[in-house]
Amino acid sequence: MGALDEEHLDEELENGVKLGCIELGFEEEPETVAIKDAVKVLLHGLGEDINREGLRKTPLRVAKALREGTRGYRQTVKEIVQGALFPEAGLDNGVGHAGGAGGLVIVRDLDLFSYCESCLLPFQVKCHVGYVPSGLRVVGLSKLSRVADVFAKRLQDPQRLANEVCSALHHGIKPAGVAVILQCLHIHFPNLESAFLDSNHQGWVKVLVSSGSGVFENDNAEMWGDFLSLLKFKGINAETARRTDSSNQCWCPSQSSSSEKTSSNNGAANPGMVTAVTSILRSLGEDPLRKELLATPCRFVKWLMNFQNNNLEMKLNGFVCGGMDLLKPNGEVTPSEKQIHSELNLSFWSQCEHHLLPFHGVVHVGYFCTEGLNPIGKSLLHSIVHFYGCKLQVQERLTRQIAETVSSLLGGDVIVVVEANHTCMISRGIEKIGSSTATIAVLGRFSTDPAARAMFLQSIPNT
Ligand SMILES: Nc1nc2c(ncn2[C@@H]2O[C@H](COP(=O)(O)OP(=O)(O)OP(=O)(O)O)[C@@H](O)[C@H]2O)c(=O)[nH]1
Ligand SMILES: [Zn+2]
Repeated sequence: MGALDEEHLDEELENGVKLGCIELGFEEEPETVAIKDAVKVLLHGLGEDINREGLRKTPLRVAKALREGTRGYRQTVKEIVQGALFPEAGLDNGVGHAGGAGGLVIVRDLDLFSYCESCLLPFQVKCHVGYVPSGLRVVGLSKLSRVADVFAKRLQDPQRLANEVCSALHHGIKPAGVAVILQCLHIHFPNLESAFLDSNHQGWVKVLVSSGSGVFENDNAEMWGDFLSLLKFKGINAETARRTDSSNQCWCPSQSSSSEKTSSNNGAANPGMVTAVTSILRSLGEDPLRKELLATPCRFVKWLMNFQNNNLEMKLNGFVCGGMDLLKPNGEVTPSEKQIHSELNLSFWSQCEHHLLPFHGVVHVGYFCTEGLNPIGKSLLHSIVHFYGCKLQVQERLTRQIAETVSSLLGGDVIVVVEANHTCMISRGIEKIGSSTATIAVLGRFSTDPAARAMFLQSIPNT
């Protein structure tokens, strides 16, 4: 951690990054310092102690994540494409298109991440790029991905991203045409202010966009048919890819009328925090006055405040007191009469305290209770899960806190499994797309009875 390591520097140089000042360590660069200061303001605004162990390195981690995630502002396409164009013959004779003279080339399934300019959360991109060579030359395949990444590593909107990749490749390669299709996936938080989460909430917003130049300029161009057919071989149906030319159609859930209306903290966001986010945008190389970014700091702060460190215990105490009444047994029972009761797939949403990025997933809870006894209600369990999710967290602590709270209600024998996807593991750093994390807490009888544990774990459905 800390200063960029050698391998990282090499990688950035290879990508054509113009490192402003190589002599300065990453930590000392003014942009890093400014972002770290801004993150401290945000943590204070959340009511956190910035010196607590879990948060001490957070400002630097966030600065590193954001600067790496927007390194595209410091990269140029020319350096990537130039030198990677090589001669390739077309047909020797006869009629047709092939090789460096008209033979369509496509690269499918490039996994990229970008930052949503509207809310500053990362979004996932599956990118498919094609081009029709001309002038008897082709480009190195990896460069299609590298160029796409230059524009993904900026604050973006899907359609602009597609257009910028398309236009940059067109100018860099000078082919007969370029086609770009992006399948984008944006995390969609439910209304976190409500005590009860909507179990039918869709956790993602998807959008499919396209952009074309030259022989792909026209949406109905024949060449699109070939491109889409080559995607179909891989099971990708992109027929409905559309160009959203009107910039007022925003896909980001933070801008959907319902999220902006239902937010009870619709009042003014903390001005100091908003200024801090504005300074982050500037440090990343963006113009905070760009019209698409004007409301972004405010939106980000309002979203972040869902995880503020206050009132949670108080609210929870109210619930726990209410919940206890449900549990009063109707008669005396012996432990042997108790059976395992489970509540599976309780959804949760939380925020990683290391990188200030979301992690979300499901919680499974098991406990012993007596048949006939009114078990703890599913909605109470879900509220407990929800309350502990709405904090800056790590998954292990979330798991333990849920287990301890349920145990305090039910007298000890509790098992909790949390399954989660961490944005910090997939959108940045190690970029392990598709990876997920499971944690477990076992209390009381579940810690000494492997059969009980196994019975509960086997009851968790495959996802
Ligand atoms: N145990 C645990 N680790 C987490 C959780 N969320 C994030 N992390 C990890 O926190 C660690 C922070 O490590 P650092 O080396 O200080 O930060 P970093 O350089 O951003 O780490 P990388 O993610 O490896 O790039 C990383 O390994 C993250 O994967 C969590 O819920 N539980
Ligand atoms: Zn967004």
